[in-house]
Amino acid sequence: MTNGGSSYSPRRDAAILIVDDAPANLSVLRKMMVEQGYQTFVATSGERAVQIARRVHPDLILLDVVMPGIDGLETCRQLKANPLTAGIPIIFMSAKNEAEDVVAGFDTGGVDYIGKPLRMAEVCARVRTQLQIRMNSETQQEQAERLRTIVNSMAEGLLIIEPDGRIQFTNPACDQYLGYAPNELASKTIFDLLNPLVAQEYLDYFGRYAANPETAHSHGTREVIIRHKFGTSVCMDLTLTPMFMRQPLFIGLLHDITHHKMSEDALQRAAMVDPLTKIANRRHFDGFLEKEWQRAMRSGSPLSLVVLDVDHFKLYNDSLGHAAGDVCLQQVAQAINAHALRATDLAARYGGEEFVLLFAETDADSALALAESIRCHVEALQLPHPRSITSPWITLSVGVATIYPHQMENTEALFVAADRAMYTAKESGRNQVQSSKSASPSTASEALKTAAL
Ligand SMILES: Nc1nc2c(ncn2[C@@H]2O[C@H](COP(=O)(O)OP(=O)(O)OP(=O)(O)O)[C@@H](O)[C@H]2O)c(=O)[nH]1
Repeated sequence: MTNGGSSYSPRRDAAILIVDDAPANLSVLRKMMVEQGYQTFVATSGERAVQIARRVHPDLILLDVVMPGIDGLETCRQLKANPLTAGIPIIFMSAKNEAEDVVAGFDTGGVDYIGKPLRMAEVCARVRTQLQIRMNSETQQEQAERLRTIVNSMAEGLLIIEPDGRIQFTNPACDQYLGYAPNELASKTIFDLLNPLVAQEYLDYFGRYAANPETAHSHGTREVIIRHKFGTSVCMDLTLTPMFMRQPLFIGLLHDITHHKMSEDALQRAAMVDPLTKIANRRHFDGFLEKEWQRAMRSGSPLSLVVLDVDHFKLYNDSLGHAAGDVCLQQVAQAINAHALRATDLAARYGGEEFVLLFAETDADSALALAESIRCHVEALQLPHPRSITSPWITLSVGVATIYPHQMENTEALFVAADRAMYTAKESGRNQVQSSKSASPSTASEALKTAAL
């Protein structure tokens, strides 16, 4: 007998347990099953069937209903009560063909019920079908188990989101990243995790996809700040992909980039800071000046630049050594930096022993006063300078320039003016402030007087 042209070919090792108290039935059925390519086991009683099933775990049981001792229904109950045998499909065979007999068979846990006298082709077809169903369900279970293992052990956080923003599922990595207990996130929405604007953007995308699933495309990956359960922020890459099940759903994959971000930020910060003095470096200052320049051009407010140069610093190095020179530069830098108080002020080391300070929204008079207070501050540090002919202490020569930026100029003009003023301060005896506006005042107090006129 063939399998009737079905695409299903039996697994080589598919094992059938045939249970019937009539030896003649058993031998016909066994012969038929062997011809079909199945391995067979036989039992002539329910008790024996339960024992064999526990030992050999058959893929299917053909079970007679009416038998002495425990009948087929009771045998079935005992098999279903044991986890080892509960999953084995059972096909009843019986001459008791009334509707209530058949229903009792299904209610007890049977998957099929064949009336006697048996038509062998029908038995073969039903066995084949049940084996196919069992194999499909095993495959599905295996696939589901494999997926579950992957989802539970993956390092990426995984969320399943509904089109209204509700979170349907999260994996352990996601719970852990965001500080939640298992299943706790399932009652929340993306608004509990994301900035409202970003969450709304996602919701709009969900809405567009739900209205028109066939045009949907992956939302791609973007960097988002996610709120941790305890209020802190976590920086993550979020990849969102639509998936159409019974309803549209969205798979979110979270990749923690906090550490990567921290080192990126640290690198960015390092690139902006002078390594010796720890204040802004020239590159940062130039960028800052450019931005403030543009802002001043729009607002029409003045921009003041102060250039400060340590006096006789070569002699300082020559007398006390380069290492002492470094320490001196650090102390001078800290003193200068202490005067950059507003968000629109910035002090920087511009090179060697030269420093600069930008005061945005600051007019010439105020800038001159600020420059003078810095000069005084550094002088008051009383850092001994044994070979200076200007003072026993470290001093600064300071140039100040103020400009109202407009389209025709660039930052260069401001620098040239402040530098010139600083050289005037050097030439006029050092340890003083000169303004580009002041004609030739030789001391800071004179310059201040000029500025006040
Ligand atoms: N210790 C130390 N010295 C530096 C550093 N950068 C520049 N210098 C020194 O600063 C000195 C600057 O000297 P000059 O430009 O001749 O000017 P000066 O001696 O300060 O004299 P005036 O500016 O005319 O008052 C040079 O000897 C440089 O070697 C640094 O990072 N550390």
